[in-house]
Amino acid sequence: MSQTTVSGVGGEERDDFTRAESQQIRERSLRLLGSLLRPERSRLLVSLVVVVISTAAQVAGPALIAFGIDSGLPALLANDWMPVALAGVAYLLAGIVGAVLISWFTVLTARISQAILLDLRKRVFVQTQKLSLEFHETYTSGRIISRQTSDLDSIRELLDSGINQLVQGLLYMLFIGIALFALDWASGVILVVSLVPLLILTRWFQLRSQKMFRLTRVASAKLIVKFVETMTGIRAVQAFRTEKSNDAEFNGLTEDYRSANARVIRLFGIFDPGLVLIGNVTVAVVLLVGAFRVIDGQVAVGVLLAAVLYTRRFFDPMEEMAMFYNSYQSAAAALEKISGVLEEQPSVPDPVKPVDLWSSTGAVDFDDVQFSYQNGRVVLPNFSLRIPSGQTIALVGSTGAGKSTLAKLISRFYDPSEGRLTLDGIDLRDLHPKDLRRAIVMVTQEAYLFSGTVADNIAIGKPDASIDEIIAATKAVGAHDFIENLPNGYETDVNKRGGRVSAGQRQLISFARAFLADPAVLILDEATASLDIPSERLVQDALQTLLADRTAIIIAHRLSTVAIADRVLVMEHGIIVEDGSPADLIAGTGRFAQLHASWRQSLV
Ligand SMILES: Nc1ncnc2c1ncn2[C@@H]1O[C@H](COP(=O)(O)OP(=O)(O)OP(=O)(O)O)[C@@H](O)[C@H]1O
Repeated sequence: MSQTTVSGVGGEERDDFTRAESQQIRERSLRLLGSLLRPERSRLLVSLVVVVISTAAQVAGPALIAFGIDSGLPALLANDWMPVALAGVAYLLAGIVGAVLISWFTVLTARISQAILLDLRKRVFVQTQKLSLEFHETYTSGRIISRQTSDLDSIRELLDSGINQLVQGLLYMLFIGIALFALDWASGVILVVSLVPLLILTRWFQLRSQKMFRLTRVASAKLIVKFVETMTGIRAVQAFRTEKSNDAEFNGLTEDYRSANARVIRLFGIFDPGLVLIGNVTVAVVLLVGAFRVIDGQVAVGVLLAAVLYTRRFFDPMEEMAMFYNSYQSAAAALEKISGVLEEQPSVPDPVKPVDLWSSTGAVDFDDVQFSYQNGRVVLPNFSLRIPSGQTIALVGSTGAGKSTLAKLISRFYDPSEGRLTLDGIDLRDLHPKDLRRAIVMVTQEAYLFSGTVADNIAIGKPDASIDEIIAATKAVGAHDFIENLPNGYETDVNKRGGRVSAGQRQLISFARAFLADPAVLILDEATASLDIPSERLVQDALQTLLADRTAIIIAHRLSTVAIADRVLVMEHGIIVEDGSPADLIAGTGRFAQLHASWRQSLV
């Protein structure tokens, strides 16, 4: 994700695009639109034919009335009712055909828009789930939620009504123009002249509204982001009593949103009456000029009536078409942003030719690994480490030393900037993702539980596990007893009242999940931090079971956990400064010995 280009989500926060950059974004949106429309080609074609016929049928009305008046009435006076009957039946038929086809058109376009939206919604979900941790660490949840909700809504609005109205409106105006010229060219000329103020007004509206709709979109996006951020961090908000300042900030944002909307409304306050005025003046001119020509015998009365009706109707779709511009603007902006997210490439890509590793021994090697995050600051300058299979490593070191970074590299949430990181001699970048996930599991302090039952949550480690296997896993990590005491035991819904579990219990559930997954390499990142001392004792025993027969890397601030390690690594500034067995390091005079001594003292 680069900030200097507009590729991916890079340009999302900018509004100073060069011509080439705007072009690049537009092309990307159009490519996406093309790929969404392609599967709907045949339905689109049918709906176009349907709307053309239905509009023609609707536009036929006034011409038939003119025929009825000018040819039917004189014939009727001469006792020939045929022409009037013909005009009447044709008018009725045109009305029925128009109505039936328009309803078919509505159903057809609704189906097309639903299919497109479904496709897009799925693509956004699949993509955001696929994108690497690096993307999610910088692209806030507020923004990702906006892509799935308000942006898709803008596109839905455009597809559901905007495009229909535009196509129908344009065809309607075109057919009316043709009919008017065919019936009475002079009225046609008047209509064409009226297009001049109409186009000036519309262009003025477009230019002004473009700016203002953009303001409303920016204001509404800021509102959503602020809301989501506050709610995601509600614990910190309440703990630090930041409600007041949040309220003030939110009020400011809602005020921005209100005033942006008010400006849009004011704009419509000029545009709408302007349209009506131009329409009325044109109708009046057509009527006036036509009346004189009727008196002169140049035009029949029926034709004049039809010309007035046509002119009146010509302006009907204008207001909706102006609204189209609004929906088009926000949908285009939404499509630009969505196409940016869809263009992002995972920074940890799946291998092109994956290497299979059916069963891993769990030997992990760092060969001259260098690593820096996106900001470019080097976290691991030059890191080499050999972890033989089956070894239990305790990783200690001051905060910010790079321990979690190491864990994220082994789990392949990130790839090294330089050097190689291998499992059983295979570069992690070449390993089949399935084999990688089976072989390496990381348990973090967060211990996230998904909605569902306790059993479901544990089974994530092994989706086809039987309940006996699940129970065996919970017994191994000491979680069975508390789960049995939950209202519905293993079937308790963790998100329902009564099913809420404590942080420590959540941790035990995630241990059971990892035990069930049975990986060759297990990483525990601060995983025992939220356990109380008795629980931790329990877990210490469980850990022995959990860690047996596999490689384990434990990141722990609590030195009690270190006792079960075969080897302790002390890390500072991305470098290993001490490496040895716990006993050797404690006996020495180094950093770990000091840490251990002060820890022992704190226990007394
Ligand atoms: N996503 C990130 N983007 C940029 N820098 C990061 C990111 N995550 C961590 N860092 C930086 O990398 C360095 C190492 O962080 P890391 O989380 O690996 O430390 P740690 O040893 O696990 O610390 P702690 O014990 O506090 O968890 C820190 O300087 C931190 O600021």
